[in-house]
Amino acid sequence: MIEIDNVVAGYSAEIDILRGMTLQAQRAEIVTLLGPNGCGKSTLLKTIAGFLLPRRGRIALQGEDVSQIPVHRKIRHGGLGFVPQTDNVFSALSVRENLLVGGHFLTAAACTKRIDELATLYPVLARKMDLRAASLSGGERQILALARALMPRPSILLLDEPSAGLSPKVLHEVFDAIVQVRDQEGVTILMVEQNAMEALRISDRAYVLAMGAVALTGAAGELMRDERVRELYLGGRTH
Ligand SMILES: Nc1ncnc2c1ncn2[C@@H]1O[C@H](COP(=O)(O)OP(=O)(O)OP(=O)(O)O)[C@@H](O)[C@H]1O
Repeated sequence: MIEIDNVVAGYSAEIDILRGMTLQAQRAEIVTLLGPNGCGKSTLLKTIAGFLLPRRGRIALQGEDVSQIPVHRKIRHGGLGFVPQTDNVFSALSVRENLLVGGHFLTAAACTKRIDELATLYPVLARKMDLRAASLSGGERQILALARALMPRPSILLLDEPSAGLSPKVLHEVFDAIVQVRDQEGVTILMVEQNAMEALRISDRAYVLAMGAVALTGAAGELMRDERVRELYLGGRTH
């Protein structure tokens, strides 16, 4: 569970990028963040992860206030997984080695067991376990990045544009993999997406951000039908 309450954050002392952000995501829920370029979606993920610490407000994960806890401690002890938009796998390492990096603070036996579980969840990785990540397709790399973040069994996963650069067919494979994480592992997923309509199809709820705060929120199905959302963020009245 993620609770963000009135968070203010920015990269320099003079400028606030997040200007009083309030939102929640429950267990086993996919929540998507939409909004125009520069409205603060990635900054919010970086602030929740702890790359950036909030100036004001509260961030709680699983009911615990972690507002001032930096990223490495949240990943190691706080049940947090984060998949950045770019550079999210090590190309020179094999699929298995990438997964081992994700589980570097687990015991060797726990790593082996978890790799077996993830190979069952994502057969595409099982088939390529000993190939270098450089040889994977864009979608396979995204699924590897997801699996690597899942190695320590996080209860919360932050995904920054998981469909970036993918064709529509591959996008569906990656989104199916995200739905599996929610349904089979009960993970709370907060994701930023440009592919608004496709993201809403797999989401439970969404927030539309504008200028560092929430402009609109609702169930994903409701937002897909909302004329204001369709015209502003979903490319008009298309379906
Ligand atoms: N490392 C940084 N240092 C300074 N300013 C930054 C940094 N990263 C982002 N910003 C600024 O913060 C604002 C919000 O950027 P952010 O990346 O959070 O937006 P976004 O909603 O994710 O946009 P997009 O959809 O284009 O990825 C922008 O004005 C951006 O220029």
